[in-house]
Amino acid sequence: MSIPKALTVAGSDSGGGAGIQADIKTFQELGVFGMSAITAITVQNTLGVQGVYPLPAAAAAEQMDAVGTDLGVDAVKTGMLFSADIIEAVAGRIAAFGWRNVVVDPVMVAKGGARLLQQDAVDALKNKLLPLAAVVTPNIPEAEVLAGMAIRSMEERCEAAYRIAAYGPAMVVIKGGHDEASDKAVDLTFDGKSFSTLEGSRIDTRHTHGTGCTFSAAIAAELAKGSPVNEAVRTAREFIQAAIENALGIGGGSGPTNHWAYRSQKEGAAR
Ligand SMILES: Nc1ncnc2c1ncn2[C@@H]1O[C@H](COP(=O)(O)OP(=O)(O)O)[C@@H](O)[C@H]1O
Ligand SMILES: Cc1ncc(COP(=O)(O)OP(=O)(O)O)c(N)n1
Repeated sequence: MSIPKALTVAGSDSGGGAGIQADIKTFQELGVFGMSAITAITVQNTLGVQGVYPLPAAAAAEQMDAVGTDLGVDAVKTGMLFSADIIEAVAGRIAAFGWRNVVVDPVMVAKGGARLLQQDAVDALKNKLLPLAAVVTPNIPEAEVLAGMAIRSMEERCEAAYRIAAYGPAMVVIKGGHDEASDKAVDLTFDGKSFSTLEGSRIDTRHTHGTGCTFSAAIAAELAKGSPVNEAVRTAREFIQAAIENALGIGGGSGPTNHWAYRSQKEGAAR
């Protein structure tokens, strides 16, 4: 039996709700062996980010080499990359290994406002990493930066997706978590030809820490198992909906989602 394996290239969240920790939990819940290349250590909990310690770009590249040359990688996701140097090193390793199932979560700013990507790294993200992506998953503020425009409507979201697709990713998913005026959480997908939406009811909760990390990790896990991109995104949407609906309510601030809720629901339905 072949074991599906996924690699996350991202930052560590000491609070366990986002970053590397959320990604590995998500991989495990979806039956995928998780591996990591850590780009930065963040000092973080549900109250916010209290410190950011980036690692040298070579550390990220060497971790990718270590797992790529030995264990093998069926899918890779990137999260917090912090600097242009790290982005260039990571893009270089993805290209050298020829990895195709690449999910780019263009993490820029944490919900509390802390910068997780330096401002001068956006060009490297657009020009070095997006051309290698099978899927890119910006939230609305990130899509505004990548597309260079404001997004106030679904029409503008479509225009932004079209502009982001021009950098080369096979699919653009602009997530709708930040569109708080809507009673639904609607994610827009664009595959270069057609637009589509994935909807879930909007859960009224402050416990949404790490939703973007978890969603993109679930896409990578499904790609690692061999799912087509459309199906991988659909499963990831169900995974994050269950995780938010059953959030754990821990910590004094914006708490983590529940990474085992999707599996519990599936097991319950099978009984
Ligand atoms: N309150 C919510 N209720 C239901 N789904 C949500 C909610 N907030 C976010 N989501 C979903 O979680 C995923 C991550 O979205 P978003 O919060 O926009 O990303 P990010 O964490 O990168 O800011 C998307 O699929 C989005 O639709
Ligand atoms: C280490 C690390 N990486 C990414 C994030 C951002 O996670 P996200 O899923 O966008 O959720 P919020 O932090 O915005 O709630 C992070 N916080 N830390």
